[in-house]
Amino acid sequence: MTQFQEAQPFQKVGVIGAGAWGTALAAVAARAGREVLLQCREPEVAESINSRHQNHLYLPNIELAPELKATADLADLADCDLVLAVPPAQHMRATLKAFAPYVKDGLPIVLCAKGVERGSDCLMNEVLAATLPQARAAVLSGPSFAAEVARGLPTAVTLACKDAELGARILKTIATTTFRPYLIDDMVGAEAGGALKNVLAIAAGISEGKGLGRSAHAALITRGFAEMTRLAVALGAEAETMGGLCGMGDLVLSCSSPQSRNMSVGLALGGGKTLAEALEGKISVAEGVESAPAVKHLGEKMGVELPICHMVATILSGEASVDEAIGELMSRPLKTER
Ligand SMILES: NC(=O)C1=CN([C@@H]2O[C@H](COP(=O)(O)OP(=O)(O)OC[C@H]3O[C@@H](n4cnc5c(N)ncnc54)[C@H](OP(=O)(O)O)[C@@H]3O)[C@@H](O)[C@H]2O)C=CC1
Ligand SMILES: O=C(CO)COP(=O)(O)O
Repeated sequence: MTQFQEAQPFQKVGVIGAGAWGTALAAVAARAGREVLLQCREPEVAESINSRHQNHLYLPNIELAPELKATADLADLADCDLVLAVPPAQHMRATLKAFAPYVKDGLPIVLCAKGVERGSDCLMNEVLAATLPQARAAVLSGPSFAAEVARGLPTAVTLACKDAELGARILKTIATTTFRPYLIDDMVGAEAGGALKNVLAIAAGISEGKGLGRSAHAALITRGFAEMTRLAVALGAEAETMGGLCGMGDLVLSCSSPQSRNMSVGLALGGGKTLAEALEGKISVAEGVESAPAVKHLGEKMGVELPICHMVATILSGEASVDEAIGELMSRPLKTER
């Protein structure tokens, strides 16, 4: 308890990536009273935030605090004492490399993307360790729709950090009366939960889109949770982490609302659309689409059975139709539940 009471918040917070989530987190930090600089790749987004206090592209119709400042130049974040990295997972490596010239020794970087890197099968903390070994890592994950968070609706998330003192300072920096982070030290668990729930949300959307019913929905969440836990534990996480906000919490949220971009891709696939049709015209990222093949590959490499994630990956790659993949999933050999 005293650990949190005595922790000093960081004052100058940089946020890299002005999609919906980066913008919402910048709004949270500003609401917590911090000086916040949000880096946008597109100058027009920075302009929109600075002059109209809106991110018209990714969070339209949500008023941002005038104190929240944006820049198109990564170099402007050089003197921040805490940085939140919020690009999509597949762009995390390039983004961190581009930021490298401005990173001082020991800079705390909070990884906020939810995904597994394709090609390397790396979680984001592995990407950070490879690109910015001089930084100190933390992971933010959990059930949190950007638009709700930006509007100030009550939200609770997981902040994972190996260094308890640093974790407490990050908590103090971003906590408000509507945004409540809980500290754990299991970064791998927090990351595995966030990455897998996106793939599983696509499965839940497929089930919903095909009208498979509430029983199938509950089975998907429960068996999906078993997959998430199996892979996370194999990667070195604690099983208990998966029962928290970054595991079960985010799985329930993302599998239960078409507000989830991942679930909405699944809904379209289940409704008979192709992947190209499901993604047509969307500027927002659905991380599960990119992470599914990496998760499948990771499971194969680690010898961990992930039948639902496998089903999603084969549907997305076109190796199986939705009906074929569901048929295959349901006709696997019978087994014990645990
Ligand atoms: N939205 C949400 O509710 C939540 C999202 N997250 C996670 O946050 C991460 C970011 O998602 P979100 O903010 O929603 O993204 P959005 O879908 O809102 O926006 C897409 C983002 O990707 C950026 N982008 C596109 N191409 C590149 C590139 N080559 N290099 C770097 N950035 C690029 C875009 O920048 P530009 O416009 O400049 O191209 C934009 O910032 C994801 O991992 C997501 O899972 C986590 C919790 C909640
Ligand atoms: O991560 C999220 C909620 O916690 C956002 O989910 P989607 O990316 O599926 O919209």
